[in-house]
Amino acid sequence: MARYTRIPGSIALITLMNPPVNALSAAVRQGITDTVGRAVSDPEVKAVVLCGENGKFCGGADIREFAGPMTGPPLIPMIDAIEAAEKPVVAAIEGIALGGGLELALACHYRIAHVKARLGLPEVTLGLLPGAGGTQRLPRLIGVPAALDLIVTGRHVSAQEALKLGIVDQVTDGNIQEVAMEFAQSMSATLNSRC
Ligand SMILES: CCC/C=C/C(=O)SCCNC(=O)CCNC(=O)[C@H](O)C(C)(C)COP(=O)([O-])OP(=O)([O-])OC[C@H]1O[C@@H](n2cnc3c(N)ncnc32)[C@H](O)[C@@H]1OP(=O)([O-])[O-]
Repeated sequence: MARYTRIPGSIALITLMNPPVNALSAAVRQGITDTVGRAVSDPEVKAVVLCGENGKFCGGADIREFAGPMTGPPLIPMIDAIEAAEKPVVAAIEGIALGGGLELALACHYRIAHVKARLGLPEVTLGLLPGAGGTQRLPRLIGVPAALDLIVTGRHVSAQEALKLGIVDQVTDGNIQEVAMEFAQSMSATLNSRC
């Protein structure tokens, strides 16, 4: 599932909750769909921060659900709805953003990573390709050669390498949620002053 918190001011904080790695189970996909919809339709909310509980952004698809039939909202429309949101969505990446978790972050409009975070598209190690926009969004962001390297090797990169490659916009050693909310607040103030 996903928790929705209205932060005083104009920010909605959406927290993925699915221990141990906040994988994108049916309940989490439903939670993200519902909370993003709620944030977008609330006129008081000007920007959204997406994070994961317990120091982990998201470990990707929930491998515990691979054996059963697909239930819950599909991943791709859920991720596309974030990209299409008319309010800025900031990914606060702590711990890991892997597979569908990185694809989720790639659909956000700004990515801040904690200095100890690791990011990657390990689908190839499971015999899969990134199927939720990673093969489009990553090359657009960092170029085809660098994206292909990550997609065909499945290797994880550090936050610093992700910053150098252009996968994330900012790296912090501070409290990731506070840094992301502060950034979202300033982004919404700038946007408001121009509208
Ligand atoms: C259409 C597109 C579809 C998308 C596809 C994808 O996203 S494919 C990409 C899918 N993602 C991946 O391929 C990521 C695969 N995972 C990893 O690379 C590593 O587990 C880690 C780096 C996340 C953590 O390393 P670490 O050495 O710190 O810890 P650890 O390894 O000991 O694991 C701790 C616990 O977490 C559990 N668990 C882990 N991942 C998942 C998951 N996705 N789900 C559920 N559970 C997961 C693991 O079973 C274990 O549980 P236990 O036994 O304690 O009950």
